[in-house]
Amino acid sequence: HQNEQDTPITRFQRYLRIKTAHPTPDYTSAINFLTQQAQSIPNLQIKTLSFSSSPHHIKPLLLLTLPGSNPSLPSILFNSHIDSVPAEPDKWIHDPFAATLTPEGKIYARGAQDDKCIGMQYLESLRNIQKDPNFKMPIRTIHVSYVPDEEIGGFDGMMKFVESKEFKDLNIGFMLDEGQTSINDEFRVFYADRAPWNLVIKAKGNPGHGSKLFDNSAMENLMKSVELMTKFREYQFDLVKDGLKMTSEVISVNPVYLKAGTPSPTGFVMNMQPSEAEAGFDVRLPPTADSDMLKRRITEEWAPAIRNMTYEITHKGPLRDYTGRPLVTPTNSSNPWWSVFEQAVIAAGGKLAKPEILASTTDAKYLRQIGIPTFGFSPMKNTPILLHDHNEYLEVSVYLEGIKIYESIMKGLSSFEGDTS
Ligand SMILES: CSCC[C@H](NC=O)C(=O)O
Ligand SMILES: [Zn+2]
Ligand SMILES: [Zn+2]
Repeated sequence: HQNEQDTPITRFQRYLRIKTAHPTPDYTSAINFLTQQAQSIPNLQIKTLSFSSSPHHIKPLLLLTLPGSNPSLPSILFNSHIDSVPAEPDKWIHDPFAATLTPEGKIYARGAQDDKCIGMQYLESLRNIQKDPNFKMPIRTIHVSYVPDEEIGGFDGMMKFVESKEFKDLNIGFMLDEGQTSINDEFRVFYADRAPWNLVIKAKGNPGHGSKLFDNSAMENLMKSVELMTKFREYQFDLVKDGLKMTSEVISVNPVYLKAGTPSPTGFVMNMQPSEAEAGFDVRLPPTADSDMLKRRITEEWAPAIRNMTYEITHKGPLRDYTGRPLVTPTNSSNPWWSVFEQAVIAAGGKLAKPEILASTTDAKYLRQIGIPTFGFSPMKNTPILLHDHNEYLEVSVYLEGIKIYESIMKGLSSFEGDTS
């Protein structure tokens, strides 16, 4: 393939074509590709780590390092995840794994926005800044990480990485992780995530003939809860609709499954009222939410024992750091990295929107938990928000501008010599 073009765009397309979507992400091919790319860039140290809890699943993590001239200063980490959520090819206008470039200059692919764009932009930026005739070795060391499993919680990825000796030895002072697109001219930046709770509520009740009217059936008990939770959801949603709060500033409660009934070969037995019923909810809490109050609401209203109900929170994302403070990275003068970051974006001709909380969650939480300031940032503006959606795409011009933004950020952060303690 001598005469096949090798450009930032074709390199991005090649990364997008590697099938790293769950449930069977091909991490090996992705790591091989990224390693090969890193080898073509001067001065990069390359290391592969692994923190998988299962010997049957290879979950490598790639770490690249551009050493700084003053290794005693805390270093900077640029993180992205290798994995993507699944895609339903029949529902896309282009194959989600073909990375088709359209005549309008859009690249369609699963991962185009979330977040293979930033993974490749980091590499292009590391390549470009060193080509600059005025290039000086950075003062602070720059690390770039490619982690597995973010989309499924990061338990075998970033969560274990931050607990490792390898991580502690990096002496990281500041991290940039993924953010989201903006639909206007300003780049969005995220200083916190909402914490996810997976809530399962279960009802028991009297069974009986389908024709009978009686009190305290499992379905009646469960549906009473669904009604109350729907009311709470509406109340929170109204705060958003009325413009009083952003989506990410309220508690969201969304039903994700319902399970009840007596199965039969043709579906369900229609004339039996079941003795058990259950429902699952995706609940998200802003970092300053009163989690005790939500717990009380669950025990008293949503799953009260007097209505024969029980509940389980099967997953609870962290709300506090190791000192008990909410998981937020300051965006004021108490955090010197904030203005260095902001100035670097401005120097590249970019504008930042007012910092926000991310409605979902990323691996950023694991660094915030151990006290490392972290922002979520993906330099994509004037772009519809298509992460996890059909027809995810990114415009070439937006992608290329993002590389310039990272060049400025890498230069700005790595040459910052101020006190960050
Ligand atoms: C419970 S960890 C799941 C992480 C996932 N992150 C991106 O979408 C999310 O649902 O926010
Ligand atoms: Zn992501
Ligand atoms: Zn995602």
